[in-house]
Formats: sequence, structure tokens, C-alpha cells
Amino acid sequence: MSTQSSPSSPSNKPSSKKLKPTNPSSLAGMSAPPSSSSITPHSIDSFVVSLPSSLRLHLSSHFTETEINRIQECYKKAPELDRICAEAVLRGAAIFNVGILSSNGDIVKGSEVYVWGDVTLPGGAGKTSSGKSKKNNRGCKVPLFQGDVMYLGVGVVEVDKQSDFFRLSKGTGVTMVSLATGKKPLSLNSLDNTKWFCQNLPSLVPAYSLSETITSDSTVLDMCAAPGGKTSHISSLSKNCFVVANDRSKKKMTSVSTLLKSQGFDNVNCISSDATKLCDESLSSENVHEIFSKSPSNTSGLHSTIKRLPPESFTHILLDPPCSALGLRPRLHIPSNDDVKKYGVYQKGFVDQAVKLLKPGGVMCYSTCTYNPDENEGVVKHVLEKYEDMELVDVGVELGKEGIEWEGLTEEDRKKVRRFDWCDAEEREDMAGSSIGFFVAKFVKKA
Ligand SMILES: C[S@@+](CC[C@H](N)C(=O)[O-])C[C@H]1O[C@@H](n2cnc3c(N)ncnc32)[C@H](O)[C@@H]1O
Repeated sequence: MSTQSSPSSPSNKPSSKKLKPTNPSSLAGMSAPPSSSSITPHSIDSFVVSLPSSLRLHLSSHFTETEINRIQECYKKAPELDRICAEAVLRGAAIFNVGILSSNGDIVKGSEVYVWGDVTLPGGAGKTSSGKSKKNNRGCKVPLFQGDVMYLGVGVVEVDKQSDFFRLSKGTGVTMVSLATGKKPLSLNSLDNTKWFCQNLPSLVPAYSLSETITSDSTVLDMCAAPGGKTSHISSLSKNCFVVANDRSKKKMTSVSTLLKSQGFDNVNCISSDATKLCDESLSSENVHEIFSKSPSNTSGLHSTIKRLPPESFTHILLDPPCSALGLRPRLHIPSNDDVKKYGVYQKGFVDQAVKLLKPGGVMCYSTCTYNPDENEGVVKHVLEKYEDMELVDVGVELGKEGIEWEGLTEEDRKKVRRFDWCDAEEREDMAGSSIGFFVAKFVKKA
């Protein structure tokens, strides 16, 4: 037998040592019951084929007969998405046909479907029961609900028939109407991206901070630019300066060039090169404007003959290199520790090039979308130890928090960087902290 006493009774108050809330809102959350419960059938196949009468009876006290049939019908029609598509859907994206790996049932335009995400592999494509990559077998009949799948929510079919999911390489296959997370999907698909660019709040900090000292005479390099979010932000804040945007992927850079032109930023010069080899110290420090005017852009909008650039060419550099992206949310796959460890080393190669390409007196902003300190504070420490002429300066934006203690980074230096860490309960209380995990540091090369 159990007794229940009033929670407000002082004698029953839990001792503060035993239950110490990290913040008031988490205690409020702990004292409320969950807003939903789940039941899991032991075999989903039998659930789809025939709803057991006991369950039907139970559901009938909550739903009408029509609603129960609809639930069952929805399970019968179930597209399964690759992981990257599934993550985008949880952020409110529509489902493009190319993201659909498989589907069962009688799919017709306008029908409601239950959408599932395959969360097996980093690249997104799970494996079929025969062990083959599903991505390569897109559209083939694979048993649903096998391996690691996750229920995403209810959608409405936009194509005429099921085979169109796999036949069409473009277009929307399913539009989500409700998400399993309970959040209303915020779809930004119809936003005109010639006028808007959808970015998380912390991602705005690097370009904002860098642009503080950009003038029309500045030469700005965005070393890893695709898909172009930060390049377009720099350009919108400082339209008249000379900008070079680079990404190793030619395909991605062609899209960036098209996007920037559509946004009216004609001052951006696009190249596609490996940023870890971008600086060629044998080239004389020629005026960077001249280098670009001598080799005009091709039909894809790229200055394709320019692969390397002379040292000390830029007054401002934005370095947003590839990272472990642990801060991106939602993430349905967490990379292994070994994979994560490699990034801190890889990023130092980008930083070394940035330092060479920066003019004395120039400014460099370094950012990542991860909270892994090896890729953040560790890289800052690397720059300060290796380059006497590089000085860490305040990012100058009142968002996020100071850096963490790592590899002996001093308290003074930790205060200069900005860290956004949504794993930190306190951080989650403010809008920037509850966004994605992110990190920004700013350096000046002494003149
Ligand atoms: C974090 S993303 C950049 C995001 C971009 N700054 C933005 O705000 O839209 C990293 C980019 O680095 C590119 N990348 C990866 N390795 C590279 C390399 N060796 N040289 C240049 N770019 C590289 C990837 O193609 C990817 O587009």
C-alpha cells in the first residue's frame, strides 16, 4: 500500500541535497506527466494486416471506427526515407522523391501515409535484409520496419502513384502534415531563397563578426563556402567589397554561384579548390583583383582555372571547415569516437592555409557546428601556439557562452570565443543556446 502526502507539506519537502534542480524549468517538467504514451505491437506486420480485437476494443473508447481504420490504413502505406531526408523532415522540410528509399501499399495522390526514417547508416542509406545498400536499391521491394527505423509522422502523398517516388528525380513526394515529435512542421520550402536564406541563429555570428571591419576596399575569402549561407550573409552586410567563395565540390560551388547571382551579389567570385592546398607560396603577392580579372568565370559561374592563390591576399577570411557536425539537430546517427577524433587534426590543415592567405592586419573568423572541444578550443590553442603573429580577439557578439577549459586555453582567451552548446541545460533556456551546437573564434594577424 502506498500513501501520498501533499507535496506542499514542509515535512515532506525533499532535502535540497537529494533533489537539486539544475534550473526551475527542469523541475517543473519533472513534476508533470508525459503528454503521450505509446504502445508497441510485438509484430507490426500482424498489426498492419489485422488489428487484434482486444486492441480494437481498447482504441474504440478513444477513437471512432473510422479513425481506427484510418490509423490502420496509414500503417499499410508507409514510405521509408533515407537518414538525411528524415533529419530534414524533422526540421520541417517536405519530402523530395530522391529521399524516399522504399514504400509499400497502395499509394495514390492525396492519400495519408505514415512516414518512417531509416537511421542505420551515416550516409543515410540503410541496408536491405540481403545486406545491400538500400540507396542503391532505391524503389525495390524491401520489407518495412526492419533494422533501425524511426517513425516520423503523417504525410500526404503528392505523386500520382507509388512508382513515381522512384521514377521522378525531382519534386515533392510527400508533404508532412504532422510530426511524431508533436511539433508543428515549420516548412520554409516556399520561401523565396533569392531574398531569404534559412540559417540557425549561431550560424549568423561569424559573418556578422567578420563584417565589422569590412570596407569596400577589403578582400574577403570564404574558404569552405557551400551551400553559401555565410557568403550570402557577408555579401548582404558589405555589398561592395571583393569576395572570393571557395568549396572543394565543383557541383556545390556551381549552385552557390547561381544562388548568389539570383540574390544580386555580383561581387562574389566563385572558385572550386581544395582549401587545404589553396595557398601557393611560390606565387608573388599579385593584386588578387587582377588574378580574377585575368581569368574570367565560365558558364557555371566558376573561375575554373584558379586553383591556388598567393599568400597574404586577403584582409578577411571566414573559415567554416567540414566538422563532426555534432551540434546539428536533429541527428539520427552519431559518428564513432574515432571518426570524431579525426576532425580536430583535419581542421588544423585548413587553419594553416588561412593564416598564410591572410594579410598582416587581417581578420580571420573560425567556426564549426560541433561542440567537440578538439575542433574548437583545441584548434584555437593550435593557432596561438604555432603562430606568434596571430592574436585571439573578442568575437564581439553577446550570444552563446565562453569557451571551456581545454588544452590549457586561458580564462582570458576562453572569454573571447563563443560556444553554443545545447547539451548544457542552462544554455537551452535562451534562444541561441537552444538552437544548434556551434563555435566561433576570431583572430587578427599582427601587422
Ligand atoms: C560546414 S560546410 C560549410 C558551410 C558554409 N560555410 C555555409 O555557411 O553555407 C563545409 C564545406 O566544406 C567543404 N569542404 C570539405 N572539404 C573541403 C576542402 N578540402 N576544401 C574546400 N572545401 C571543403 C564541404 O563541401 C562543405 O560544403
